[in-house]
Amino acid sequence: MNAAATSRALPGLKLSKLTSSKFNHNSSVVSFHRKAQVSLCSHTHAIKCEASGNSSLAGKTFCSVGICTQPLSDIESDSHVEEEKVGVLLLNLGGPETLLDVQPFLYNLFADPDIIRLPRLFRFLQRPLAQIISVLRAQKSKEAYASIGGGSPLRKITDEQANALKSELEAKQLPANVYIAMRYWHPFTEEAAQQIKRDGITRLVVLPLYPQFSISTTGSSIRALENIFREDKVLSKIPVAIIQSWYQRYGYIKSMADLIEEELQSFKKPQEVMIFFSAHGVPVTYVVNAGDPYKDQMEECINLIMQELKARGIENNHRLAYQSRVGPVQWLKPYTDEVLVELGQEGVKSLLAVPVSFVSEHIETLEEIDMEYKELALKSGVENWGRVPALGCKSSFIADLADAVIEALPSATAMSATTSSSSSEEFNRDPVGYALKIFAGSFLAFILFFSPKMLLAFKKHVV
Ligand SMILES: C=CC1=C(C)c2cc3[nH]c(cc4nc(cc5[nH]c(cc1n2)c(C)c5CCC(=O)O)C(CCC(=O)O)=C4C)c(C)c3C=C
Ligand SMILES: [Fe+2]
Repeated sequence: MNAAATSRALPGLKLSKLTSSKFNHNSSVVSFHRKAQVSLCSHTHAIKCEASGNSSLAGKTFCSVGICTQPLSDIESDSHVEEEKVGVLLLNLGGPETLLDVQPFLYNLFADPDIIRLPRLFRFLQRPLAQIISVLRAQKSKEAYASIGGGSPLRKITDEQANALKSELEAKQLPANVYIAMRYWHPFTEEAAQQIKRDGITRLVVLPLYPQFSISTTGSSIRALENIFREDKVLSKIPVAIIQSWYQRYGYIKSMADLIEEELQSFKKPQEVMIFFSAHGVPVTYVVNAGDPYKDQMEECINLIMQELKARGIENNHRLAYQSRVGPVQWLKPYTDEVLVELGQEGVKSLLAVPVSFVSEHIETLEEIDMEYKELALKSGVENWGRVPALGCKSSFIADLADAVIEALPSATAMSATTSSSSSEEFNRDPVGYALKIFAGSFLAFILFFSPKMLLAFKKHVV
């Protein structure tokens, strides 16, 4: 994976483990504030973790989970043994639970500066713009949510994954509370943070439910979390480890390969099926200008899955394309809809769609892939269509997530205040310059955003 790009995307956070381009059992983990050095004790299950100069870690003992931060001989004579309360925070996108939630959910999404990345000059327009775009898009989105039962299944599935992970961690001798922080709908990040505080969690592992890192998903959730933790006296002291991406973990790759292998068997001639990976897209500027490692990680992830299938004697052809583009900008190519038409025209008769950027069923698997893309593929000449289910609570997958949490735990360190320049600080420094910027920004924005082409682009799925 592109470790350099990952650290660029998240300035202020240090990588404590880098990942190689081959299979490995590691995830990409960052810890807040200071890098922790982790080494295995000779004692079974015991991990010695030394944080360079970090008093919040030194001398802590985690007997309940078999994790120690100092030699066992020292622990016995330590009179200040604190009981550790481990928390795991799952990060996810969230989705509207009813059709009435759709427009406010879309508002939250488009109001996120990691989703619509406006130049600094235009930032003050983020919320009014989010209001307009969410109202324009709501009708189209409501129709899609109505077609899958009137709401997103994300909360229910994420709850099930959280329960399964808790049980798996317990089975692996790590009792932990598992929390959910959704970025754009309930339970919001703030709600989860307050619960973590009330429960007196003393060490936290943050696990995004996105295998690959993108500024627009994991990056956005981490930024929101950092803002909340930094401002809070209690939360800012909790040692936290963040798993940034885990697409390269063997447990995940193997679970995906299992699902594909199983689904291929539903075709009459499995060896003739095109394996068609469809990933959620991001605008090209994220990758090219902002250093988002998402595209590199996605390509590497697909290569690892195909290597695993090859090792099992499955040598089918495969393609990767990107779906779900929104708005008037270039998104990562090739586009799923265009590739499906091309494949049909090239004479591909059997196709297995594999959603690869997300681990639950959601609107884009249940509506976009299962309905829109299936219809398009069949119209374009594909005769046999199949789709791999999302990983959900597949036991090998949950077991691997539990291992990722256990491996990340020792590298947790406390968050520190980072410097960020807000618009009120900018106003205080130079009020006249700030007012001029706002005026010029409003004028340009008016011309740019209210053109008919722009408005239409947000109404439709496809530009
Ligand atoms: C890895 C996954 C995702 C990336 C990357 C991503 C980027 C991204 N998304 C939008 C806009 C929308 N996304 C919407 C729904 C949605 N997005 C993801 C995942 C990723 N998004 C999921 C899992 C879901 C579904 C949630 C659910 O309710 O099931 C929507 C709303 C639906 C719609 O109207 O199409 C929008 C809008 C952008 C702009 C973006 C990158 C900049
Ligand atoms: Fe999305």
